[in-house]
Amino acid sequence: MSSSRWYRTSPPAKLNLFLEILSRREDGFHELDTVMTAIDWRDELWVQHVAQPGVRLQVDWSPDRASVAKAMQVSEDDALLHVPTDERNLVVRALQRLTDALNLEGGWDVRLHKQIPSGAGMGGASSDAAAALRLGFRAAAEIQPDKIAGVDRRLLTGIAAEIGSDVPFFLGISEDDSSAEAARATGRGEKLSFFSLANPLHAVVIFPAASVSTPAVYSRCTVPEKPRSSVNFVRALQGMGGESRFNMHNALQGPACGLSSRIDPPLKWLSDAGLTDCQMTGSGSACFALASSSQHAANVAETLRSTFPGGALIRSVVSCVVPSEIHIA
Ligand SMILES: C[C@](O)(CO)[C@H](O)COP(=O)(O)OP(=O)(O)OC[C@H]1O[C@@H](n2ccc(N)nc2=O)[C@H](O)[C@@H]1O
Ligand SMILES: Nc1ncnc2c1ncn2[C@@H]1O[C@H](COP(=O)(O)OP(=O)(O)OP(=O)(O)O)[C@@H](O)[C@H]1O
Repeated sequence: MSSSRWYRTSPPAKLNLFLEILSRREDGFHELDTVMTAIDWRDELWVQHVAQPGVRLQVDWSPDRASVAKAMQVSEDDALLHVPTDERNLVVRALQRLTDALNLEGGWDVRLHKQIPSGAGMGGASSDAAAALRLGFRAAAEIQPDKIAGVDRRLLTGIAAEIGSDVPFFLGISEDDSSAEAARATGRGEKLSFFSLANPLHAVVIFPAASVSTPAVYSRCTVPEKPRSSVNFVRALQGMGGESRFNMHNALQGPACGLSSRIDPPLKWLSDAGLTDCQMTGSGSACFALASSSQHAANVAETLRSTFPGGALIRSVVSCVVPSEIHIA
């Protein structure tokens, strides 16, 4: 069996513009109402199908480990920079699940260039896993088309949901097969209604060089008496009126702040920089605030990079579509 060509894509991160806890489930997960948008803070993933069984993953940091460590003011061997290359990596898990589900022969060579910080609430591992499923599906179709013929891409949705609650969002498989920047997610996060934003969302994101455990944050959250609904907020994002201002919300922010003292400072610095709508994303620790334009976001990010005390990764970002484009390398 020959090797396929290299397939490449740039998995985006995500911001949770809204997240409400609806209930605690028997299985330990929580029913959510959350609204996510993909943003152009990206990893880069390369996948090649080869004859040798197994998944061989190499990981590095972009532009290089030393500069990322320096920006975060940590040593190069700090846990914040550790990315597993075995089955603990969701990319490896995704390709193993895909191989089994499609009864594929052979295995995979994989290169992962990281930029999305881990433990940030930005969905880095989940986005990489969704990208691995999409790239693996394309590479397998090249040299084992009989195994792929007639397979509905929604098979990938099922595998994605098994890997993690955020993974289906990054597959970007919408009912009408269109690309969109955002989705309302319910259930664990796997029931998705994609929608297009009326206008691009510009934001400044601060990762305060501290990771927060998603399970630990959820274990501290409580179910509100009267959960908020994202319905009007989604209508506002679609430009259909509903709310004059973005009514952002993240129910996990309080529990996360109870676990880590590193979340309040970026929220304060974003607010002191004159930005409104400052909020933590996902289960943290990264925080973001909406800006009025790309230039406004770039200016604030530049100022904060030179003034924010302590290590952090600070970027201006803009919303982008899911799924990310696939290139044959
Ligand atoms: C916080 C968010 O990122 C918001 O988009 C997601 O809800 C979490 O997505 P994720 O990191 O892919 O989460 P998973 O890997 O599926 O679950 C990690 C842990 O988070 C908790 N968890 C996750 C999702 C959910 N709806 N309820 C939960 O209670 C559970 O303890 C679970 O064991
Ligand atoms: N592809 C990957 N990239 C980075 N970390 C990974 C990856 N696969 C597994 N991990 C492990 O998962 C942990 C969490 O990574 P990350 O925070 O990116 O996951 P996520 O659940 O998708 O995002 P988040 O929970 O932050 O929204 C990392 O600390 C690392 O140990």
